[in-house]
Amino acid sequence: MAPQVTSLAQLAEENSLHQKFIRDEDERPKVAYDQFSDDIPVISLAGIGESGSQRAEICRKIVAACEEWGIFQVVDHGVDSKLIDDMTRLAREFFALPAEEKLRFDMSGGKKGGFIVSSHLQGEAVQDWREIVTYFAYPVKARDYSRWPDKPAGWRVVTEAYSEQLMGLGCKLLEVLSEAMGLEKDALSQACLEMDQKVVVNFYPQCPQPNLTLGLKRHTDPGTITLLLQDQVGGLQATRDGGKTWITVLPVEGAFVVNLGDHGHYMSNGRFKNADHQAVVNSNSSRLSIATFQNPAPNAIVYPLKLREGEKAVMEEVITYMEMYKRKMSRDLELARLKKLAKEKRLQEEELQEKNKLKSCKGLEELLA
Ligand SMILES: O=C(O)CCC(=O)C(=O)O
Ligand SMILES: [Fe+2]
Repeated sequence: MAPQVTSLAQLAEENSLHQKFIRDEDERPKVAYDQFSDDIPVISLAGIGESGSQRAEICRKIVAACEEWGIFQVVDHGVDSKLIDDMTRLAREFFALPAEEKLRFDMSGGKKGGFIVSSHLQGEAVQDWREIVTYFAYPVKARDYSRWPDKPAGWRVVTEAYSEQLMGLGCKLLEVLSEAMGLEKDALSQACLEMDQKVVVNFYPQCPQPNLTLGLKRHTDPGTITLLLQDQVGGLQATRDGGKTWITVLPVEGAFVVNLGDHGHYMSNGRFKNADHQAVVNSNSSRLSIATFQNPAPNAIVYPLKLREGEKAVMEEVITYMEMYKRKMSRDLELARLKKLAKEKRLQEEELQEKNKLKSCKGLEELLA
């Protein structure tokens, strides 16, 4: 296998895109990073803590968005704006460190947490145009501080505070979704057992040929919900028709984009969509996004919490979250393998056709000579 790229800084300076990042035509961006759509609702959470008509109205909007897209944005969410600024500033400072400094926390080889280019998943044929730094914040007892960067100064204090506030927001949103399913407020968080939280900070450098690649390829998040903070550049895209058409989510200052993941989708028996999304890049500026994944514990049961009148379960059997995740990963890898094979076959056929064409031209020349 070709060696892992360890930094994008140099490749970003080149005039053309390194081969490793070039995607097949069907995967390339169809809509520009800054061609914004306002299809994804922006919902104010002011008043969500009180019972009454205001809370009911917020819940109604959230449910409608989950049924339609599996994505919505929230403002007035209660997360401290100074903390958001600090987190964003430190994250940018981290990626601006020299490669050798970031690589002190190199995650390749399956380490849990740290820095890597593209993705921690092995076996991908094409690489994503991004660098990431990731840490596992919950459960607290499982934290491994040896995998948390010690630079820039303040990283640990700020990331801990950020994680705590986002855990609070995540749980508040799970209460709304539980109620919408006709269950007790704490139904979803109880089904998650001890909630896991993983934070992935994505840095997408400027890209020489952004139309040939993706910052992050099309996927659904595996967990319950994801809270995504993005800067004002734009690049998050969503599709509702299996990737035929895309919209670019409008960046809203201080807002979190909330994505429902596979676990949330299954628990609602498919009523809430698992957001199908990707990130595109551009040649004008770099982009930063911070994804906070709220996931169930590995041994949590994945099965619809309630079936509505006349509904059949979308799952054939009861499985654990760990099993669900493993199946998803092996499906994704198998798809990547088949894609690679199909590409190789196509190239061989094209080569053969080219040779045959040359042969018949020669034959014709001889005939005419
Ligand atoms: O950067 C983005 O907008 C998307 C990030 C994302 O989908 C992820 O980290 O799972
Ligand atoms: Fe995602």
